[in-house]
Amino acid sequence: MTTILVTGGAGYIGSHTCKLLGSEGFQVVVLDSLEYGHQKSLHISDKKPVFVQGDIGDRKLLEGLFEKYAFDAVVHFAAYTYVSESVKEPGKYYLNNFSKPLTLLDVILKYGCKKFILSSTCATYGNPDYIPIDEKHPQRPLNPYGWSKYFLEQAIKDYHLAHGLSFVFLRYFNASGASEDGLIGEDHDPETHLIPLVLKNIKGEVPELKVFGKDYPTEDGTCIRDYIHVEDLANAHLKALLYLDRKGKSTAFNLGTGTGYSVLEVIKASESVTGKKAAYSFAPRREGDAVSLIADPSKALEDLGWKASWTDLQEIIRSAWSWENGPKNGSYAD
Ligand SMILES: NC(=O)c1ccc[n+]([C@@H]2O[C@H](COP(=O)([O-])OP(=O)(O)OC[C@H]3O[C@@H](n4cnc5c(N)ncnc54)[C@H](O)[C@@H]3O)[C@@H](O)[C@H]2O)c1
Ligand SMILES: O=c1ccn([C@@H]2O[C@H](COP(=O)(O)OP(=O)(O)O[C@H]3O[C@H](CO)[C@@H](O)[C@H](O)[C@H]3O)[C@@H](O)[C@H]2O)c(=O)[nH]1
Repeated sequence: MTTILVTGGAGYIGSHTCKLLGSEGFQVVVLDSLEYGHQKSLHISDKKPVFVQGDIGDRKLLEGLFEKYAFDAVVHFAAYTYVSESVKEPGKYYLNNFSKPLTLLDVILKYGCKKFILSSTCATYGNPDYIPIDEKHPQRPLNPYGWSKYFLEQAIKDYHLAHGLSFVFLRYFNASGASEDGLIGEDHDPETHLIPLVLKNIKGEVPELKVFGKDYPTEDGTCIRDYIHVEDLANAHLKALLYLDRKGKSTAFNLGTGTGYSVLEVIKASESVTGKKAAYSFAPRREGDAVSLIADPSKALEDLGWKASWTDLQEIIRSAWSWENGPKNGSYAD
């Protein structure tokens, strides 16, 4: 049986990926600090992962794990993810998203593991020169979060050249939605992402919804993003593992639907799914935001055989809405 180390596996995208990998017969070991993730999100897998609470920068803990398990690959989700926070506290992001993973990489190499899948991001591109964005587009991040991922990509490329580490960078666009069975979904504290905030506003849990910026050079003046369903992202990790198994070339893939929606379009779609109005007002632009990020996902189709199956924004929002209104897997203690 193939054993995989999944860092940050108790988080939003990580838990959906663990659920899929478990059902595909992988033995999954999750390492998560639980600073943001939830252990209960792992209880729903057909085959429960082994869970270890700890930090990716803890060399002793990592060495203990690599002594115990013969990991075939590492899937690295663990990171801080808030663009605006990274502008205010860059050091926090460089430490957690760049410096600590270097310890992880050292240990991986020490124990002879040669496959690494990185959660990277479209935030490494910055404001695009052209749209949709392909993998050849120059990377010019606009915020420390994007730079922290860009630097880690560069370090991994160097480890590839020096030590033969094989890698796949999965550059996600905006993760969204919840598992189709309603068992897991987006559960961040604090929540800063657009779709869950709009839905919580509609439910009355978030009284003040701000639309950041109304003077962007887009049709309605608000930013455009490519919302990719979290189950599609999970599936891309499975495909990336299989790709590395068949000795695929180390490279990056953009993961999105290829269609962008403005902030106001997301609000309208949410109103239409829920049948209720959102109460929002305009606020100044949020620091570090790119105007428009839309993926060209064709390379992922060609090389991984991956493409988004959730292509309708309303269906994506509907899955998030079901999760928002479901039991939130509350029968398990964290
Ligand atoms: N959500 C998105 O739209 C999006 C888009 C592009 C890329 N990404 C990347 O995908 C990954 C997962 O994002 P997410 O939305 O699931 O975030 P998340 O916060 O839900 O998950 C991250 C997990 O990592 C854990 N973690 C953080 N630092 C850690 C550390 N030092 N040691 C151990 N565990 C640690 C957290 O507790 C959390 O469970 C991140 O690397 C993020 O940068 C996310
Ligand atoms: O209350 C809000 C929240 C967001 N937005 C806007 O909605 C868009 C999407 O914002 P958000 O949901 O916060 O996602 P991003 O800032 O695009 O960042 C997410 O998506 C990136 C890829 O684009 C990932 O790398 C990051 O980890 C992840 O946080 C942006 O234009 C925001 O300005 C608002 O107007 N009001």
